[in-house]
Amino acid sequence: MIIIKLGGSALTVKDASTPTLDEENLDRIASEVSYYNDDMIIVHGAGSYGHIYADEYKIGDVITNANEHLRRIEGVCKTQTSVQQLNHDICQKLQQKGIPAITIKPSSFIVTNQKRIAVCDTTIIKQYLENGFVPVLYGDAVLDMDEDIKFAIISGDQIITYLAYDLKADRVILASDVDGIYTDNPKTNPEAKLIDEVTQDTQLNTTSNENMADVTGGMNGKIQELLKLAENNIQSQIINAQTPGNIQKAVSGQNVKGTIIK
Ligand SMILES: Nc1ncnc2c1ncn2[C@@H]1O[C@H](COP(=O)(O)OP(=O)(O)OP(=O)(O)O)[C@@H](O)[C@H]1O
Ligand SMILES: C=C(C)CCOP(=O)(O)O
Repeated sequence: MIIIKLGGSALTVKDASTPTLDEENLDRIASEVSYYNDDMIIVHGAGSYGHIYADEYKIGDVITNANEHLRRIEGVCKTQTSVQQLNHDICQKLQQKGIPAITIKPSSFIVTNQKRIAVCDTTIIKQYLENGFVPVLYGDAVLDMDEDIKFAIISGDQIITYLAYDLKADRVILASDVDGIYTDNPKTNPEAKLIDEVTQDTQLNTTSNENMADVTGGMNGKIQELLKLAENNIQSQIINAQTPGNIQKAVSGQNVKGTIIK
């Protein structure tokens, strides 16, 4: 079974000021994913559908008064509805390409404690896989057990790491909008060099992209999640979804330019 993360930076216009789908990319990426015909779980990021609201409503910050609590509730509603809309469009496109994609809404079965997954029964995911479906999950706004924050944002990266370990995935592929992990942000440092393999000991610099909201730590958040996975002997790879054919090659087991995290 493989788990593939479709990054919000590839599926949406992440630096847009309102939720904006990249329809051309979605169509191509869905076609490429359809080349894989075995057990698969898809997790997608939120891009401009989730980070804008999560940032605006400061979901995950400590709640200090009743007004802030009400505002967080409003923010969770808007964030969930927005990422749900993105998920609907993605599942509809995947189904058009012949993939039996079904939504499993993270906020309906995952609860965090201090922003880390604490409750997550994967039984229903296993049952859908056994019945030939492709479960599609996504970064979402969830309930948090910590009474001071009550709500949190869970990234697609944390979800794939949890599922890969719990369901013993054979391969984990993350498709973003860069070729892999670089020595520095390649969008701001043209001298940055692509790194073939990243381990706990790899020295690198990650920076956020100032022109967009990102509440889950961007590339650094991703790397930290994947290094936790590597501690459990499950390696993963980051590839560029923007390069036509990369996802098709990766799901087909062919070599693709990128970074292995091990
Ligand atoms: N050292 C680095 N190597 C590679 N990319 C980096 C680095 N530092 C920062 N970045 C930035 O990280 C971005 C990718 O991280 P991001 O979290 O946006 O990916 P994503 O998974 O597609 O998004 P989402 O989390 O919304 O699903 C790239 O666009 C790049 O500009
Ligand atoms: C911002 C929200 C709602 C989810 C973030 O998940 P990610 O895009 O995978 O980092």
